[in-house]
Amino acid sequence: MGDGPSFEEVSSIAQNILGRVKHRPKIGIVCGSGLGGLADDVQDAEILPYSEIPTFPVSTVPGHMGKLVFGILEGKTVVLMRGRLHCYEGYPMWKTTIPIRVMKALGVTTIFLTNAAGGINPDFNVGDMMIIRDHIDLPGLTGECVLRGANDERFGPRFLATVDTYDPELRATCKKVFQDLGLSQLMREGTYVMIGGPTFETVAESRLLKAFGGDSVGMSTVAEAIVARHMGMRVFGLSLITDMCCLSYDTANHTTHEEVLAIGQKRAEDLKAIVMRLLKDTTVE
Ligand SMILES: O=P(O)(O)O[C@H]1O[C@H](CO)[C@@H](O)[C@H]1O
Ligand SMILES: Nc1nc2[nH]cnc2c(=O)[nH]1
Repeated sequence: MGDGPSFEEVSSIAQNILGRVKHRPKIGIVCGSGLGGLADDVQDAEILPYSEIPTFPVSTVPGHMGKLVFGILEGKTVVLMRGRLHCYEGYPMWKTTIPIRVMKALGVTTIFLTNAAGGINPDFNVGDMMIIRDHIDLPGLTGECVLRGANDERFGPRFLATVDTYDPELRATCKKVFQDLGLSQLMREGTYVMIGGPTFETVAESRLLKAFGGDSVGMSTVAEAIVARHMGMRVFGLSLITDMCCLSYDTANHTTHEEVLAIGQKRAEDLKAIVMRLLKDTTVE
């Protein structure tokens, strides 16, 4: 096989995990930069650091602890990735999504992807939350799609339709959650653009992404969503807007990761409330 991982490797990681935890989650949650606080509310938690799972890739970015957290949230059995993997850490794209393939092998059928993202849409404000309606896979469009390489049909099909990557029913449920919690003023919906990073965008790049139809931008999520859909999982995505992209040379501010983490911390409680209520209102088979 060319670009991996092999079905056997994924199965073997899942078997290792299943032998060590009692929980059998149907829902997986990926915590974005600075958004790991969700894991603090997990009841009856079982925690596995990535470094203690044979062949599992490890997180190296501040704000990503690198732990799988199994347990109960809002009455649902879940597994959280407290820390994700990014290409700019040096991983090939396929390797960043090994945990998603492992989640499926563990029995997960629905996945919530959260991220910290820059706002491209000028109507957005820092602290808004954007339900991901669609994405632009910039690496994929330029030949680095996460599904590049030999395809193993046991994972999914060679050619994958990606319209409706983000489950319409889960999006509708989440919109209602914002309303019910009185947080409608923070709710946005739009298109997330994945860039490779680790550089934040230049002014010219931000203008390009806007012209492409992007509403938010970050360095993750899209490959995870594609791989999850490749295996037939239901996907929901939510971006916390941590800063606004510079569309003018006159107002150029310098985004920092510290700023991203600080907004994550500031908005942690609202984000947690939304995800928890969404969990409560989501039915899984
Ligand atoms: O997408 P998450 O993991 O939330 O992290 C976002 O925040 C980091 C930049 O501050 C980048 O890794 C970007 O992708
Ligand atoms: N501008 C910008 N802000 C972010 N916040 C989190 N990720 C990003 C990104 O890729 N770009």
